[in-house]
Amino acid sequence: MLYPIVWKNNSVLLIDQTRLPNEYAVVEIHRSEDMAEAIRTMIVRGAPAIGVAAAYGMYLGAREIETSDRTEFLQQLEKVAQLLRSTRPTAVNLFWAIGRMMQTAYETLGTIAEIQQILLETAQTINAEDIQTCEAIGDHGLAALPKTPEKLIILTHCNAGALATAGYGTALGVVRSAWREGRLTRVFADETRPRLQGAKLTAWECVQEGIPVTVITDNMAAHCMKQGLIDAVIVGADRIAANGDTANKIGTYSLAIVAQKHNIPFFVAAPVSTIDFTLASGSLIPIEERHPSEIYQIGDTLLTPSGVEFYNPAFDVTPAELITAIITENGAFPPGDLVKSQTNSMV
Ligand SMILES: CSC[C@@H](O)[C@@H](O)C(=O)COP(=O)(O)O
Repeated sequence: MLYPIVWKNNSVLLIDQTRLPNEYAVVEIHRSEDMAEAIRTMIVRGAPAIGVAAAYGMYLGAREIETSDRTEFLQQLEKVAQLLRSTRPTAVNLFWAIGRMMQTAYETLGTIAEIQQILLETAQTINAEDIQTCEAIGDHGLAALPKTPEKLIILTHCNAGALATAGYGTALGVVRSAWREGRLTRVFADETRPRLQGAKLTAWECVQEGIPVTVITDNMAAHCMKQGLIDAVIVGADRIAANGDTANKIGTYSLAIVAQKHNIPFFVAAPVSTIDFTLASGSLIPIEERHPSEIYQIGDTLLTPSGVEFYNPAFDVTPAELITAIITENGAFPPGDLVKSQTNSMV
């Protein structure tokens, strides 16, 4: 199994996702500032993965604090939390993991060294739990898939795979489980402009696992659906509002509209930690805007003339009514009934 985030020899090892698929490189992170930069520059990316990375970032920051005074320690740890929170705004798992680490620090009584040790253990727990969560999502997703045809062709967008989590993946976790159980013919991977997570990362993961994969450009999805090539769409999520509206990689919304037009089920696979029950609807989800160079440049090649303006939102919001079900570690739920996802009551 592929593990993109590993705690080893007192540092965090990250697979550098900016270099795949051409180069498999591992980056060693020792300091919280470097973890914040790795999240910002997308060396590590994908909602659950940046949550786990931020949890380790909190520990790295905690061990840098040199004081024996508890109040001073907590104040400095809050600054580490602020730095990590400032890296990416949309994926709520980042804020969830940092919140859990801060709460652990506040609730742990004892010496600073003891708090630091508990923080390391909490980050390791968040890491291990995420893998188990993804495996459960895979199993519940398998149960939620259409029963016919017997073998499915699944379209996915961006990368919601092992690389985007601590291991196994969410949307691609369902694909993995379907492949294991003989319910999958192949995956269609949208290339996912502008950063190409589908073409680079999802395709790479599928090749590693021996899962047949066809890469298409984003504007081919409607045509493929019309031709009857796609049986189901499964995507991940960065933040799901209480009403089921779902923020995910830019391009997801148009995919959902086209899937509905062709009567193709559209699933979102995500851990419960991606659901933000504090937001009533998707219009309240903050959408990250990234640098225009992601649009006008590929490598050293400039794609557009000078004098052009750009708009580069990294995510869009798919309205709940376009989503067939949201698959979590606790089961698959209609998007209008997410409150049940907090317990094990499966629909
Ligand atoms: C399991 S990952 C779910 C989402 O985080 C994923 O679909 C996505 O949109 C990732 O965006 P990215 O900008 O690559 O971090």
